[in-house]
Amino acid sequence: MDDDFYASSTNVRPPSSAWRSVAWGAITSPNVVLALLLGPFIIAIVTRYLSGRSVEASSNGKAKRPWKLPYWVPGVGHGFPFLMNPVKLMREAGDRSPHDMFSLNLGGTTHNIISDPSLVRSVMAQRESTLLFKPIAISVVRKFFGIPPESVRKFDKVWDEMNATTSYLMREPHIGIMIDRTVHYLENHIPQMITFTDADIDLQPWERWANASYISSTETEINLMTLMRDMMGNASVPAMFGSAFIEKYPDILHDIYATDAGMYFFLLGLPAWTPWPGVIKAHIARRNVWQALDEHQRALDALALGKPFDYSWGELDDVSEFIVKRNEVQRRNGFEIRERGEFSVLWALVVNSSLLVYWQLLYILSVPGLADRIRAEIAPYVTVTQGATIGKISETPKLHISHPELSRNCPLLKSTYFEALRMSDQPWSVRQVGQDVVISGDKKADDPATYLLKKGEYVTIPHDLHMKDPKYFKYPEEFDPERFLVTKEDGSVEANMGTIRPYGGGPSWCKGRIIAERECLAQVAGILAFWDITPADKQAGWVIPKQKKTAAVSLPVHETRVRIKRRVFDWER
Ligand code: HEM
Repeated sequence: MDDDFYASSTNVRPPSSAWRSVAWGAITSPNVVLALLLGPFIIAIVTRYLSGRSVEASSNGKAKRPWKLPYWVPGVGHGFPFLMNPVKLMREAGDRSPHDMFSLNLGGTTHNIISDPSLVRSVMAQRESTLLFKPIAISVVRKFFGIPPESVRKFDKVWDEMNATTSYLMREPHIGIMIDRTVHYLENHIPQMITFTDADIDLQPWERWANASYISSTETEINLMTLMRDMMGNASVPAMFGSAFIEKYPDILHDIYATDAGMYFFLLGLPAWTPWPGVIKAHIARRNVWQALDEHQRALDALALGKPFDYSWGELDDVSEFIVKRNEVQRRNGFEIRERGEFSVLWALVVNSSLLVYWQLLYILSVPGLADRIRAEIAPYVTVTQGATIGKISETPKLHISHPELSRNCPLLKSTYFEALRMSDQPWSVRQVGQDVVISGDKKADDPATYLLKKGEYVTIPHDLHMKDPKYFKYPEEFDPERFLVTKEDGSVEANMGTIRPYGGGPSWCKGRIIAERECLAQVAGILAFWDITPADKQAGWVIPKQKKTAAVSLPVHETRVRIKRRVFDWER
């Protein structure tokens, strides 16, 4: 047989079994095996070398480029360690970098991570057109809340007008009306928080969700986190969306929590059928919230247009001006029902304050004697009075809370609020760089920080890195109730937030921060005034759970089981 070594490959095709043996021969050739084995190492080493090369100077020669944390895998960059434990990665990189500033490569995009307070101030002072928030917010609204992709253009068009409605959350008379309503619900619900009954049917909905167990006619065992969350949601949601909304959709709070728990699934675009625990639950919960909000919007549209709507909505006269105004803007701009962005508002209202009250209360209870010190401080502003008595039957005692005074005259309570935020809040502000910009830190420092950020990159400010930094906060992992107390020149004491940024910053700074502070102080003060709470497991005592990261205030990794009794009031002694 002729040697066909020089024959053209187009003319000569070995039979398939021959192809297989040729391919197998090629794969098992020592050179290919070596290349397959060494290739990834060589790529990783070259990537590590290139990604760790020294910084380049900017055009003006002064501003440096942020230090790049080297990585090994091209394309993915720091993606895996970031997903596994972002805080660990960022803390370690921060320790190695000058001015607590460095850049990460996350799936091919550059994220400049900043935690130095003076650099953060410089970032927050930039104009919205330089460091953009809008593309990020619209992407979150689309992916997380599930606004139809084709509605993005409408959102883009009315962005400023919709944003302007958030002034209702900051300005009188609207904010005052909303806070008064929230506190009014708290005054009504707190005395009825526990029913002390063993008949499941008679329990309050929040007791059922919180797995209440009857101990005696004066004592109940219950899950503190779920109880606190629901107490807050049952006050704040009707204050903003009207009482009929939560009455018609009594599970709405838990649908919001379940949607929130699936935030990363939605941001990653995982469909409902993804075989991963929690994905389908999050999708069902999100659909339930949408259905409720769609019905609410339909009723508000009908109300505004003088058309009839389902009687079960009542008069809708206790819906806040904020929600009514947003409904008007969206109707005027031709938003279909399914396109309205109210999920974002409902979510922002519910998820953070409702967890914060749990952490604040837990931390207070865990410090011996602190609850009683706070009770003494709030006594003039939170009062419990005897209900009417007819024969042997007495009404539940009445709770009154003066919320402005809690904020103004109760520095210890307020300091514990700031400290609970410092300990449990992990908010990140993310911006896209719209045009090249130089940011500068403390100009008086020996080595002033001046950095160039380039168009198309991202800026991420993990505010928790600063809030837990031992350079700024002594023993940062310890709850210190007095950490934020400062003595003023006239000798009086006030609680001052200092450099922490629990509500983010810049143009997208949390618009609900005044409401949040007032409602959290009111709930914690009201509960301390009315109830005695002890750990269910007396031997273990108070256990502070580890935290699970969310968008801002963390979730505890486990519940806190407690025993609750009503306090003994003056007229009963
Ligand atoms: C302890 C409670 C709260 C915390 C820790 C908190 C935290 C935050 C954070 C970190 C942001 C993002 C800021 C940024 O991008 O830099 C934010 C935005 C926002 N929050 Fe809050 N929040 C709380 C309570 C509330 C409440 C009760 C409301 C009431 C509706 C609310 C409404 C908003 C709104 C509307 C925004 C978006 C602001 C904008 O994009 O212009 N928040 N919040």
